This record gives sequence, structure tokens and C-alpha cells, in this order.
Amino acid sequence: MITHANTTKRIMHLVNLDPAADTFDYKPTVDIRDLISLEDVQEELGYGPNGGLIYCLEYLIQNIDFLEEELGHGEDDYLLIDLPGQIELYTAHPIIPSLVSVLHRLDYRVCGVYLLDSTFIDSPPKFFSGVLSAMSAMVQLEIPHINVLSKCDLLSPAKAKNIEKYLNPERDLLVDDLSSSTRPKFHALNEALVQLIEEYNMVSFLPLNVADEDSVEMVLSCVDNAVQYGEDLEPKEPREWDDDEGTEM
Ligand SMILES: Nc1nc2c(ncn2[C@@H]2O[C@H](COP(=O)(O)OP(=O)(O)OP(=O)(O)O)[C@@H](O)[C@H]2O)c(=O)[nH]1
Repeated sequence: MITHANTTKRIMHLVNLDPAADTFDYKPTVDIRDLISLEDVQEELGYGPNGGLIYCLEYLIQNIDFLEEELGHGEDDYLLIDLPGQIELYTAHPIIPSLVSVLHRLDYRVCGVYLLDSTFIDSPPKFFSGVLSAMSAMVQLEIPHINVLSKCDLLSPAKAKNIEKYLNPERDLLVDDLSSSTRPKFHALNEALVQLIEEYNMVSFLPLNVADEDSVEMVLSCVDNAVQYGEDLEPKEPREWDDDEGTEM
């Protein structure tokens, strides 16, 4: 993505907020490992990898001036923020919403990009599990959000063909696909899940093939559109509730 930004004359800075990250092709402009390292936390506090990771990110939020001091770029610059892949960060913890609030306060327009590894999608239940985790991140963060099927350059032609049906799948196809690989007792649940996914309009994925510049541009343009759209959204009206019935009016 950064190579593509350079080629297309956009200025993009890499911000690494994954304390367990290994190496990068580009040196991050901001790196959480300059503040705290997972290795030190595990050694000194005796935490496991997951607990240590949460500790590091909580430490970042408590010391947010570290991030604020390092940011502050040109008005049109992009920050590409790499976050850890542990799903609980986007479903249960308030850490990432706090980070989003800080970025909003600093006047950044934020878009969540959920990467689902396409090489992992070899059956309908796995696709569904990816969609549901993407949806929980979307619901938790409440920011413009796009879903990407990553690593498409690593797919064989047969697998690439197979994955096409997941890019913009039809409702009936999804239900049939899922039900053909699950036992009958799950079929009603499958229907309900597809309905939920459909209502949240979450089933569309963009394929990302890093070997194809058009595909990289497509993802970046969708991010541009998503933040534009997010900015133009009217503030939400507070919902009114009927106290007696407990229903939305
Ligand atoms: N060929 C190819 N390699 C990729 C792509 N995306 C990531 N990789 C490589 O896959 C390896 C693992 O990267 P990811 O799957 O992003 O996982 P990670 O960021 O290390 O781990 P998490 O933080 O848990 O997501 C690294 O060597 C990446 O360079 C891609 O689209 N194509």
C-alpha cells in the first residue's frame, strides 16, 4: 500500500501500533515499540502474549501524548495504522475506540479496514466466521469501515475463482452454501445469521491482490470514499424509547 501511495504521489506514513510486530518493509514513522515492547512486558510482568499485548495497548492509551507528539503531518497525508490481529481488541476492549476518539480529537478522518485472509477461506463456515468477526468490529467501532479479502495474489487460479462468489454474495447462495456444509439442526441459525449480515449490509468484500496495482488503488479509493461519506453523515438523532414497551419508537 505504501509503495502504491508513493507511486501515485500520495504521502502515507506507516504507524505501527502492534507491539509484537516483527519487521517492516518500510520503517514506521511512529512505532509503539519505541514506547513499550511486548518482550519487556512478558519478561518483567510475567504476562502471556495476549495479556501482554493488551497491557501494551492500555499503556499506549495512558501515555497517549507519545502518539500525539509523533503525529502531526500535512493536511492531506495518510496514516496507515497497523494494529494487532487479535480479534478481542475489536470486540470486547475499549482500547481501540479510545484510540479512534484520540484521532478524531486530532482532526483525523478514520476508516477501519478489516483484512480477512483469503487463503483461510476454503469453506462457507470459515467465510461466515470471518464476516461475523468483521461485523463485530464494525459495530464496536462505529467508524466508516471496509472489508478486504487480502492475499489474493497467493491464491491458485481455482481458489481465486471459488472466492469470487464471496465478494458480493447473494442471500440464497449464502444460505444454501452454509446449510450444505452444516447439520440440519443449524439451518434455522444459518438463515438468521444471513439475515443479520444482510441487514447490516456487511457481505461485500474487496479483493486485494498486491501484485495488481488496480486492485490496490481500488482499496485506497474506497477508503477515500468511506471517510468522505463518514464526514458527510448527519449526526445521529438520539433514539426515543417507549419505557413501558421497551421498544424503539
Ligand atoms: N503475498 C502476500 N503476502 C502478504 C500479504 N499480506 C500480508 N502478507 C505477508 O504475510 C505475512 C503475515 O502477515 P499478516 O497475515 O498480515 O499477519 P501479521 O500482521 O503478521 O499478524 P497479525 O497482526 O496477527 O495480523 C507477512 O510476511 C506479510 O508480509 C499479501 O496480500 N500478499
